[in-house]
Amino acid sequence: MIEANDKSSLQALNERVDRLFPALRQQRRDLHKYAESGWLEFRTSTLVAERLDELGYRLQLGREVIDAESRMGLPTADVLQQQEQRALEQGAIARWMPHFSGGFTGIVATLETGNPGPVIAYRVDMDALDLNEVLNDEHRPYREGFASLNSGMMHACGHDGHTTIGLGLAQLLMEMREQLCGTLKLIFQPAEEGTRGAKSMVAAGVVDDVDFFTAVHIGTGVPAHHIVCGNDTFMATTKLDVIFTGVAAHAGGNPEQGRNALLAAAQATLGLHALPRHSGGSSRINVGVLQAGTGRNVVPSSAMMKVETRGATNEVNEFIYQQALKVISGAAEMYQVQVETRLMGAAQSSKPTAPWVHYIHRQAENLGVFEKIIDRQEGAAGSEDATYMMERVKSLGGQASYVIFGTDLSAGHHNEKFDFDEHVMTQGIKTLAALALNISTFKE
Ligand SMILES: O=C(O)C[C@H](NC(=O)Cc1c[nH]c2ccccc12)C(=O)O
Repeated sequence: MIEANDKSSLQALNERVDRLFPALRQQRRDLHKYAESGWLEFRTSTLVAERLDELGYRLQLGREVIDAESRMGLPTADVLQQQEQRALEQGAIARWMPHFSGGFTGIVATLETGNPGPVIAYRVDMDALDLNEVLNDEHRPYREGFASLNSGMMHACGHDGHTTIGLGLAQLLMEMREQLCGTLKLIFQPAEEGTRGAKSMVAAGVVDDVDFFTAVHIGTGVPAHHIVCGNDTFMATTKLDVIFTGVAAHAGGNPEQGRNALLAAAQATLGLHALPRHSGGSSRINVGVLQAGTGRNVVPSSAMMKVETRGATNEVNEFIYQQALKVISGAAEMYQVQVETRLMGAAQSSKPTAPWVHYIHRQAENLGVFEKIIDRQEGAAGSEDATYMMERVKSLGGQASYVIFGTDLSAGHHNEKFDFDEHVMTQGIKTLAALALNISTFKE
C-alpha cells in the first residue's frame, strides 16, 4: 500500500478530482433538471445504477436493500405508477426499472479491493423536495437551462450534489482500487426528506457489516471552504398525518346534525403548539399543513393535518409525540369526530464517534483544500435519517460520522431559489476518497 499521507499522492488525488469537475457539473445539472421527490427517484436511480455498473461495481438494488414494510410516507400506488412512466419518458433506463418499480429506489454499490481491510461505507441521498422551483433569470438554474422540469419537485437541499458526489467518488475509488484496501460500499438512499427512507435500508441490513460509516451533506449554512467533520446536532423527529372524519350537515338548517372535523383540527393545532416542553432538551412541534371542509354552507366533515415533532434526544421527542397524540385524540373527542393518525417518517438523534471525527479532521488537514476545519458546530440543525445508519453501525462496534461541506448558497435550503457553488462537490470527493486511501493510519 502506498504512503498516502505523503504530499505528492494527495496532490495527485486533488488534481485527479479537479479534472472531473466539468463532468460532475454536467451530472449534477442533469439530476437537477429532472428532480424527483422521495420514493419516486426512478430516473435518478436507473442512471445511478447504469453508471455504477459501467464502472464495475457489484450492485444490490431495490428490494435487496429496501425492506418493504419499513418504508414510511410512501406515495400512493397511482402516483408511483405515473411517476415511473414519466421517468421513462424523461430518459430513465428501462432495463433497471423492474428493480425500482413500486417505490424501491435504493442502491448499494460494493467494491472489493482484494486487499485485506475494513468495510468503509458512504451514504448519499437522491430525493428532491416537494417545491416549485422559481423560474426567472435571476435564478442560475433557470438562466442556464437546468431548472426542474417537474412541477412540485425541486432539488432545493443539494441532494443532486450529494448523488453526484457519490458517483464521482465511485469513479475515483474504482480507478484507485489498487491503492485501497478492504471493501468500499456506496449507499444511495431514497426519501431523506420527511425522514422516510433510511430506516428501510437499515432494516434490510445494508450497514450491518460496516466498520466505518460516513454520511454527507453540503451547505446548511456552513461557509465555503469550511468542513464540519462530525455534525452532532440532529434532532429526533416523528412525522404524522392526522385525518379527522365527521358528519356533513346543512349549516343553516341542521347544524346540530353535523360533526365538525374542521373545528377538531383547528383545536388540535392550537393545542399542539401549546404543549409543555421538557427539561431534557429543546423540542419542536409544527403543524405544517391543515386542510378542511368542502363548501361554505356545509358543516365540514373532513380535515387533514401534516404534523411533525422534534426533540434534542429520542426521549424528548417521544415525550412531545406522546403528548401530541393525546391532544389530537382529545380534540376529536371534543367534537365527536373520528380520528386516524398515520406514521409518515421518523429519525433519531445521534452523535458521531470521536476517533472517526478526529481521523476525518486529519485527512481534511492533509488535503490542504479547506480554510477552516471544525469537528462540530453549535445550534440545532434539522433532522436526518442517516442517524438510523449511524446508530446501527455504532451498536455493532463500528465508527460513524456525518460530514458537512460548506458552500456558498443563493438562498436557504428548502427555498425555491436554492442553488449552490458546484465546486463543493470536488472538495467532498477528495475528502471522502482520502478516508479510504489512508484507512490503515486510523487509530481508536
Ligand atoms: O426532518 C426532515 O424532513 C429532514 C430535513 N432535513 C434537513 O433539512 C437536513 C438538514 C437540516 N439541517 C441540517 C444541518 C446539517 C446537515 C443536514 C441538515 C429537516 O430537518 O427538515
